[in-house]
Amino acid sequence: MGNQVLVTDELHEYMVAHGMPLDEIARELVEETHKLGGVSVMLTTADQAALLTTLTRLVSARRAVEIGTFTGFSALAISRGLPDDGELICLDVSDEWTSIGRRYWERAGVADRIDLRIGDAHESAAKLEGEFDLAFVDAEKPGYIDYFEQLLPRIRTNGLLLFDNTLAGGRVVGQHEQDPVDRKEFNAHIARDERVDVVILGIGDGLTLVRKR
Ligand SMILES: C[S@@+](CC[C@H](N)C(=O)[O-])C[C@H]1O[C@@H](n2cnc3c(N)ncnc32)[C@H](O)[C@@H]1O
Repeated sequence: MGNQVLVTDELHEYMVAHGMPLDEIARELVEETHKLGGVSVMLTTADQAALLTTLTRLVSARRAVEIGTFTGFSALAISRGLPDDGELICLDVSDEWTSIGRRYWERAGVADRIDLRIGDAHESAAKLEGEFDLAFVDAEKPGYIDYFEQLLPRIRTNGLLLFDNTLAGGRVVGQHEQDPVDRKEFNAHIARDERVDVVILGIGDGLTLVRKR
């Protein structure tokens, strides 16, 4: 087996610069989010954002759903991969954080593709109607199994579900003070599920790609 490259901050910057670098709007959104302080660690990474846009285009997604929007960075990336008449439904509990995102979605010309629904995402997901091509889940980690079970029937065959932070900083293996039980249970839950194909990418904090068979 080949070796996995260790992605340092410097290498991450190189990868983004030689892939899809952030434009001015995305960069300013990240900068404004950093001003919020410690919570800014919740931001999706720049290489993940580029991957989200590319995957949205690759599956020719027209309808997408995001669970966990925060200040709208990943939603900006997904919505940019959608066609003009595409739709991204964003579920989050925070009016305060998502209102930051709304301003940048307006500036990027994607606001009319985004339908933001404030409330507990477990309840909002249960009310989703119609079929989706792509889902991105990045909310509270103990909720991942319920989100997976709620979203899978709503995704079309060959559609894609994406789950962030599935490697929990690498703590899913070995002995650690803070055992990420939720991630271990989620990863085990989907690993041998015959309804899906699963690939875990070592990008950001771990991104799981799930293709519906
Ligand atoms: C890691 S952040 C999302 C980051 C975002 N994807 C980005 O790219 O910046 C997690 C978000 O999930 C939201 N959240 C947590 N629990 C939730 C729940 N039960 N229902 C809806 N949203 C929830 C939080 O308000 C927060 O905005």
